[in-house]
Amino acid sequence: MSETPPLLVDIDGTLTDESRAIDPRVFPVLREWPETVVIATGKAMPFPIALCEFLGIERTVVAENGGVVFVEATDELQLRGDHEASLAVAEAYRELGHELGFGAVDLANRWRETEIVVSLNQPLEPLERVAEEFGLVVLDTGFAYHVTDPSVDKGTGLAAICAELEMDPSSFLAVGDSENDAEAFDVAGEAIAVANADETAKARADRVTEARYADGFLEAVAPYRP
Ligand SMILES: O=C(O)COP(=O)(O)O
Ligand SMILES: [Mg+2]
Repeated sequence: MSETPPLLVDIDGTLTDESRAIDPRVFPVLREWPETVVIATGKAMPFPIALCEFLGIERTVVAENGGVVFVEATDELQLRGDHEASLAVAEAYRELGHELGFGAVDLANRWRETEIVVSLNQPLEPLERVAEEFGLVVLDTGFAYHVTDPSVDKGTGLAAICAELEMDPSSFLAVGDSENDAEAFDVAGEAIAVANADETAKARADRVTEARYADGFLEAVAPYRP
């Protein structure tokens, strides 16, 4: 067994199956990991916080692609990104006759503080055009289009957490599936893309697993488990 590194792990497409359902086989792995676990996701903060809470692990979280960082150990919450600009993009996109695509209640955006997301079944080209007008970019995570601030990402989120915890980002193992994991892959010491990852994530990873989704995560962490 290799020495266990601190772990940064993505949620959708990495801890889940393709339906976004978390695979319960990952729960004991995360609970028993002997080093720091950072849950780093494009989802809004309540989702990774709840995952840590229900798992009974420390809430050390990057949410909204780095727009939100929470470190329970130091009771530190950091918000970055340009929420006003992303809300203006949403308004301009609606004025073009499009919808965000998550219905009236919109649980995908309801708790966001730094970016917005649009459903993959909505047109991408007008969204990218409007986002550019406001100095933002659109990330396709395979689960949603994220209209986000290009100066903020999971890599800056990991760096912020490491500054709080006096850790070195290059000590981390990072596991993910999408272009929104790429910057975390760049700063982590070892980056592993699961087999279902997009081409950007695969190109920025040190290696790609044989297995897909949560099976790929379990394969990635197997060398570090007793
Ligand atoms: O919510 C998304 O679109 C992607 O989330 P993830 O970063 O956990 O894969
Ligand atoms: Mg993902």
